Amino acid sequence: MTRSSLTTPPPGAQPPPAHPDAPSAGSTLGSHYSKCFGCGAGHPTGLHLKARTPDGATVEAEFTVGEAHQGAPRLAHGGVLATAMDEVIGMSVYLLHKPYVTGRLETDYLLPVPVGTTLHLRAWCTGIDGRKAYLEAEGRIGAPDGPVAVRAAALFIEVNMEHFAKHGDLAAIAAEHQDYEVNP
Ligand SMILES: CCCCCCCC/C=C\CCCCCCCC(=O)SCCNC(=O)CCNC(=O)[C@H](O)C(C)(C)COP(=O)(O)OP(=O)(O)OC[C@H]1O[C@@H](n2cnc3c(N)ncnc32)[C@H](O)[C@@H]1OP(=O)(O)O
Repeated sequence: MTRSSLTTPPPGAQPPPAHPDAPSAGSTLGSHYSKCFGCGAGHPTGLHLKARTPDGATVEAEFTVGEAHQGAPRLAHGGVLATAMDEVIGMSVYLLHKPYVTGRLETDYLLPVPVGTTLHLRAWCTGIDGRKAYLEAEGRIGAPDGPVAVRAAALFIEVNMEHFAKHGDLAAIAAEHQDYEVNP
């Protein structure tokens, strides 16, 4: 991955220890919002990612490129592929049990991705430094050990739930997730 200093953990930053309430190895992770373009089952043309964690620390998901995801004819749009990276990374910070948002997302495009391709996505955390989480992801063509088509490095920033209440619609998230504490 050609990542910048902004997405490289500073010296001493370590990946987090497993959170005691993180989903156990082998668990599936639910969608955070049914209308989410990345993971919402209710989105008509979204990516419909369904993530799982094989080990409680990393996240895996598959994305099959459809008609709605084209840039050049019969090829995936680069912005859609960046969305897949953003989403699978967003799902991996879910394991930290704190709300985070994307601050910076860097993407390397290594291979064209034709419509009908299933990309095997994986994301993991490389370090935490205060509110900053450093993460990486990759998308491989056709199989978990297939050729790498996309790589990403990201800086996610921890926020509080007021972020979603002030700028968005926290009630809509809470309505779907009774397990979130809206006013802890
Ligand atoms: C039990 C589980 C509980 C979980 C509950 C979860 C519920 C939530 C449900 C669902 C959400 C999930 C959704 C997933 C979807 C995928 C993820 C997305 O696409 S998110 C959307 C796109 N991103 C944004 O809309 C952010 C917009 N930006 C902002 O709101 C602010 O800029 C924010 C919060 C990122 C930072 O603002 P500040 O005022 O809080 O903090 P400052 O001081 O500016 O930054 C903190 C540190 O980070 C660095 N920083 C911030 N942005 C940076 C950047 N772009 N590049 C480099 N450094 C950056 C700063 O330099 C600063 O560093 P120094 O502490 O001084 O060392």
